[in-house]
Amino acid sequence: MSAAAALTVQALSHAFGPREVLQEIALQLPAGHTLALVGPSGSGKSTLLHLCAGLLTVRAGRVDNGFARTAMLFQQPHLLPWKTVLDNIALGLKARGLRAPQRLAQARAMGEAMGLDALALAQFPGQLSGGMQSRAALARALVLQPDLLLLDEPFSALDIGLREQMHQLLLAEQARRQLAVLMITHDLTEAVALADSVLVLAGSPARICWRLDLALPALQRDDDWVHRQTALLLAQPVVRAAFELPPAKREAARQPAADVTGLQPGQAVLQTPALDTHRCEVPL
Ligand SMILES: Nc1ncnc2c1ncn2[C@@H]1O[C@H](COP(=O)(O)OP(=O)(O)OP(=O)(O)O)[C@@H](O)[C@H]1O
Repeated sequence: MSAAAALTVQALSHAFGPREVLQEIALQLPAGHTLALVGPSGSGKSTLLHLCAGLLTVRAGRVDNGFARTAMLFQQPHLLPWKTVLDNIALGLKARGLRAPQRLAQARAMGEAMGLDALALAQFPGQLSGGMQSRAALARALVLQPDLLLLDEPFSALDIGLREQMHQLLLAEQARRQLAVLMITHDLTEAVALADSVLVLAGSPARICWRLDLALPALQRDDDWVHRQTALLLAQPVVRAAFELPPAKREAARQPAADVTGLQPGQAVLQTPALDTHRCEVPL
C-alpha cells in the first residue's frame, strides 16, 4: 500500500430505475482513517457503501479505490455453517493461494487475537453465540490484512458490552497498522466513538448534509467526551431535520456548535472552529 492510498469518491450519483437515491456525493478516506456514514433509513448508506465496494456499478461520478486489499463485513456474519470456525476464517487465505498449514496457522492466530479460543475455533458457527460469530466474521476479514475495511453495520445486533469489545478489537487493529475504515451505523454514539469524520446523509436524493470532524484519536476518547460530542451533533438543526426529529429542547442546542462542519449544497461552512475540529476535507 502506498502512503498516499485513499478511497476517493467524486460527484457520485446513483439511481435505481427512475428513483434517484444519491446525488453528488464526495468523500475522501485516507489510510488509517475512519469515516462513518449515518442517516435515516433508506437514505442510501448501503448503496454508497456497495458502490465503494464495487458491488454496484458506478454510473455517474467516480469511485477510486487506491487501496490494494479491501474487505467487507455485513450485518449478518455470513459464516459457512458446514465449515468449522477456523476453516471459515481461513477461507479467504485459500483463495490467496496459501498452503493449508500456513492458512490455518494465520487463521488461528487471528481468531485468538479476536478472543476465540481453541474450542470455539473447532466448533461450527451454529454452536457459537452471536457475539462469537461476529468475532469470527471480523477475524475472517482481518486475516486478509485489508487496507480498507467496509462495515455495513456488523455490530448492530450485538449487546452494548459485546459491541464495545468489537470496537476495541477494531481500534487495536487500526493502531497496529494503517487500516482505513468506512462504516455505516444507525448509532450516532458508535459513529462518534470510532470515526475521524461522521458524514450525515439525508434528502431525496440523498446528499451529505453535515460533517463532523473529530481530531481527538479514537483511543483517547472517553465516554463523557463521546456523549458530549454526540449530543452536540444531535443538537444541530440540519442533523435533527435529517432524522425528522423535532427541534432540540436540551441545553446542548444552546451551546456553540463545536466540532461540526455543516455542508450546504455546493459549499462548506465551518460553523465554529474548535479544538477538536479538522479542516473540512470534503471536496464539494
Ligand atoms: N437493488 C435495489 N433496487 C431498487 N431499489 C433499491 C435497491 N437497493 C436499495 N434500493 C432503494 O434505495 C434506497 C436507499 O436504500 P439503502 O439500502 O441504500 O438505504 P440505507 O440508508 O442503507 O437504509 P437502511 O438504513 O434502512 O439500511 C431505498 O429507498 C431502497 O429501497
